[in-house]
Amino acid sequence: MNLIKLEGIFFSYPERTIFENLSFELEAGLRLGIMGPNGAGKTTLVRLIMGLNRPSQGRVIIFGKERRREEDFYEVRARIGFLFQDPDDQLFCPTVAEDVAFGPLNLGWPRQEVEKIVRETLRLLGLKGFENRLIHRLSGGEKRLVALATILAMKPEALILDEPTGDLDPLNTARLMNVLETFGKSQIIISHDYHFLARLCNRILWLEGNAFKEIPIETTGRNPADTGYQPYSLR
Ligand SMILES: Nc1ncnc2c1ncn2[C@@H]1O[C@H](COP(=O)(O)OP(=O)(O)OP(=O)(O)O)[C@@H](O)[C@H]1O
Repeated sequence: MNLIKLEGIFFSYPERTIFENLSFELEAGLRLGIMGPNGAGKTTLVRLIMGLNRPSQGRVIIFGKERRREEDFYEVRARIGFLFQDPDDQLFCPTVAEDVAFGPLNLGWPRQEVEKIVRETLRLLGLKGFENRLIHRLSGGEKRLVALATILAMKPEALILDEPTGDLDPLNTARLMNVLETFGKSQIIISHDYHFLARLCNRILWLEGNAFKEIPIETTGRNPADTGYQPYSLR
């Protein structure tokens, strides 16, 4: 079953056409990696899925229903956790605990239960004791982990992560890998880190020039993306 399906998408920013007749699918339960050169449209693609950009033509079908209007995306945003490329777009409360609790409280969950979820989610991400830390004083990597905590705390059915390893040190990258493996549900992960994706994903796609190509997943340590992407060479 397809959790997400984009059919014949056309999308342009005022200065630039990004997609012309692009199609994309995510099967339920799959961890899908997306790579590609800067500016290829990876973030634009996931913003189309979340209803943050709208195509000029084509169909966006999520959880089996076509989504067109703003209201159609409320359900999508409630069920799919979306990690923005820039954590500052995600965090808006003064403290870590307030930010992580915001989503669950907004869903109407009891305060006591939410406090427990906040504690557990922070612990899972190696942020034990961060509850009262001020967001604006956090390092880049800490902010990214807190942004991820705000999403996981809402127990989403699927995850879309836009460059989740940016700013993370090797220990936190490994911890993130563990968390995403344990999460076990459908995920789209945009990253420039081939090895991170190869260890985590069932499939990796390369987006370039308005088209997807499948990248082989190598566990030998070789990075097929090193063979150049002009266009990306496949065996
Ligand atoms: N709001 C916007 N208005 C105009 N142009 C935009 C806007 N957002 C993105 N773009 C342009 O659209 C193109 C695709 O951007 P996008 O962020 O989707 O690429 P990406 O593949 O995610 O890149 P990166 O790997 O650098 O994050 C880029 O050339 C970018 O400059």
